[in-house]
Amino acid sequence: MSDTVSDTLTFADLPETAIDHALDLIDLVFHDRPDEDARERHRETLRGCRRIGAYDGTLLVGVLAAHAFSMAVPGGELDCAGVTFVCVAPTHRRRGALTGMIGELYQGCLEAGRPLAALWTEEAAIYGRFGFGPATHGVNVEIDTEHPLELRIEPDPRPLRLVPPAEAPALLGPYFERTRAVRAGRVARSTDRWAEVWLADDDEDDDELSPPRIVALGDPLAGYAIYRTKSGDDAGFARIDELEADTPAVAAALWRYLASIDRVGRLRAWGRPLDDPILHFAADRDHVLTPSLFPALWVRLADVRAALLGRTWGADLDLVLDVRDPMVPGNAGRRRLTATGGSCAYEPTADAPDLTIDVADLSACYLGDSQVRRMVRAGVAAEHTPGAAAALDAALATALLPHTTDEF
Ligand SMILES: CC(=O)SCCNC(=O)CCNC(=O)[C@H](O)C(C)(C)COP(=O)(O)OP(=O)(O)OC[C@H]1O[C@@H](n2cnc3c(N)ncnc32)[C@H](O)[C@@H]1OP(=O)(O)O
Repeated sequence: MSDTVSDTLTFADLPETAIDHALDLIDLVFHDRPDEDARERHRETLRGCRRIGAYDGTLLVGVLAAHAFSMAVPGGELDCAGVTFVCVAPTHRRRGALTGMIGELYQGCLEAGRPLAALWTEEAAIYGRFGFGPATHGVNVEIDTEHPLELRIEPDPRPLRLVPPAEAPALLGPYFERTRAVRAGRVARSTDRWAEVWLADDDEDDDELSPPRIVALGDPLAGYAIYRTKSGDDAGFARIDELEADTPAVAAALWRYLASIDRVGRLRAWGRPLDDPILHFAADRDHVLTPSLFPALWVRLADVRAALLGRTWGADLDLVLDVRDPMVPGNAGRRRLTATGGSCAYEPTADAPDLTIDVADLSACYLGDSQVRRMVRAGVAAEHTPGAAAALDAALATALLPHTTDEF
């Protein structure tokens, strides 16, 4: 078994023959009773993942799986471990099973040259200690569509058309792929992912929702929305799963269409980017409610140097960073970060640091979402040279905020 030992627990790659065993543990921990179709989907997902098991003797007591994703970072793409299906048997909590599995994961990331790890979690308390920081945010948007949606700009007048889901991956796939160049944090979608996650006939969370509807504008495609509808006793609602547009006018045409669907009284969009133009071009901002804002994708720079070298930089920079990273010692310590002409160097130095920052906070800022200055103002990062945090923020900033709704 493994080299890593915690108390009486050991950690090792989980073989394909143990996937059903892992699924039993996952169902137990998540209080789930999946039907055979769902179980087969989970089996298939786990087959494609790196799988780590925590063992008490020969007993499997913990599972952590990781997709091998390609993630958009500013100006580039990096390999990323998409962490999922994390669970520990109720009999073995708080004995370091998760800590040990994450340690194995990071070791594997370093060995495989995979600079990033990422995950979605509903429990923010869990992952900060492992160096993850919230690197994108989402805002929920709700519009009462009993009243017409007034806009401050003219919607694109070109006709809208409905696209059959079967044709959607070929049409939307290349378009979505292009959005990844300006929206860091998005993972590349395979045809299977389109089919199983975005265009599945049944919605995973709500079986009363309609199949996905796709509305598109422009030829070549200039924007689209994927949505589902549900009728109710009063008014039904439409849920926007994705809306992408080349221009504000195209976005306005799509929002206007969605807000005028008959027999729908409410429009709900989950996890929109904080710089969504609807928040500015709606004539009555009170009509466009934003009931909640939440951390979406959590990112961890598993290899800080490779991650910094793998993105482009918005401004020139020369400062000494002192990174705190108790879990991955190779990331910790002082390096001079020099950015020129969009690329950077990151080399060890004995010079005094300009900034001291935890790897979790650096990870939160890495895609251009959070700001180092805010970390300094919150007292969780230390600025030793005035202006260092602002300089790093300027170099990390991107034209559009990072954004993703690809949960995994
Ligand atoms: C990406 C995803 O899949 S998100 C879904 C995560 N999975 C779940 O929520 C399933 C239910 N929960 C579990 O299976 C387990 O409780 C886990 C996986 C969350 C934690 O596993 P454990 O093996 O107990 O964690 P471990 O012993 O390594 O704890 C590490 C530290 O995290 C802390 N921690 C663990 N779980 C939590 C929690 N839910 N909230 C706050 N802190 C936590 C522990 O207190 C510990 O810190 P300490 O050593 O300072 O006390």
